[in-house]
Amino acid sequence: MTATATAIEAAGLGKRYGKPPGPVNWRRRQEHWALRGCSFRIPTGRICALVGPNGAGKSTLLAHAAGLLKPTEGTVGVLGATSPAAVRARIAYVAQDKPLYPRLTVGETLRMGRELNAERWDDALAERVVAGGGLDHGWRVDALSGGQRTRVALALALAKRPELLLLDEPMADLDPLARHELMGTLLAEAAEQDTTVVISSHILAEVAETCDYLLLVDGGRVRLGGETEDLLTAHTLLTGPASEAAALASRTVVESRTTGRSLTALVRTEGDAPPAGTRWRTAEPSLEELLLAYLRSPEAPVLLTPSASATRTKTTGTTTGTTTTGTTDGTTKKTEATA
Ligand SMILES: Nc1ncnc2c1ncn2[C@@H]1O[C@H](COP(=O)(O)OP(=O)(O)OP(=O)(O)O)[C@@H](O)[C@H]1O
Repeated sequence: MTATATAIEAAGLGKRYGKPPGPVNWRRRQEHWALRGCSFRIPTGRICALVGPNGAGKSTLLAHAAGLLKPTEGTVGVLGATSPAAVRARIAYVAQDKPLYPRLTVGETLRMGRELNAERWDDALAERVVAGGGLDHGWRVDALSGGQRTRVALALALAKRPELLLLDEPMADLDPLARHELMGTLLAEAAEQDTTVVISSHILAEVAETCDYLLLVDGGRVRLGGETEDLLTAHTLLTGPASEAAALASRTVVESRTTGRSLTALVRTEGDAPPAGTRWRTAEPSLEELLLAYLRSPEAPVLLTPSASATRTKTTGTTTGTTTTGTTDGTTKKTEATA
């Protein structure tokens, strides 16, 4: 069996900005790590969601994969190249603020895209995306609404026919119909061209509907990564009597919540049966339940499935990391992530 090729691989990726956002305290040395110790892999051909709280480091990570930022430490390789800049022609990146030349018209913007990407450009696709929003070629970019600018930016990115498409919250300012239409176009093109898409989003329902791969970034590091199916089956939702919380003591608990007399816990599926007694129910969590549980529990142990583990830091069959997490009984428990 041939191994799946790698779209993005980061090893110990770290980015330190010179100063933090907000007022600068000149008396203290100020530095701010947006990413630290990020190691992960995204195989080709996936629609990968990049999720995480505000300020988690998602945009910083995407800008590194696009070759627009240089790591402070560690490496990021893209499409087999050790530097994203070397494969820029095969990557398209739509930044969060959708930068376009304001003085150009829509038509001039598309012409520029065609001229810069002559070998790969799909004119019909660009025209279709722009026409879908009723945009006229003669309209100036600085007169477009936020959603209309997004449409032009997506037209440029899709028509470039990239092997890797990096999208930073692309749908945030689109109306529901435009969002539905453009997401459909995006997924159809990705399937036809076998494009790898990495898309940051805060809309968990959209992530669940469209993505087959997931990276959860929080506090500048990747806390969860892998095929969504694998991540879901790696977790179990247990519901039982709060009075029997001690039954979970041996489990790796991501999060537990008590409502009245009932306790619901998201635990790692570790091959063991439900807690003794018939009063415990088990279910597979939804992707939304899984993500919310991790977002609410910053101390939950890291989980990268084998396909998401960086090969450069991996030593086959050995332990790659140890994390400590809280359990329902208030004790701590060590779990080991094996590569
Ligand atoms: N140019 C910069 N200078 C200093 N700090 C920055 C800069 N850009 C980002 N940061 C900081 O780096 C951290 C990560 O920012 P980033 O934009 O990558 O987060 P994000 O996950 O994309 O957030 P959001 O979901 O709000 O878009 C934040 O704390 C942010 O304030």
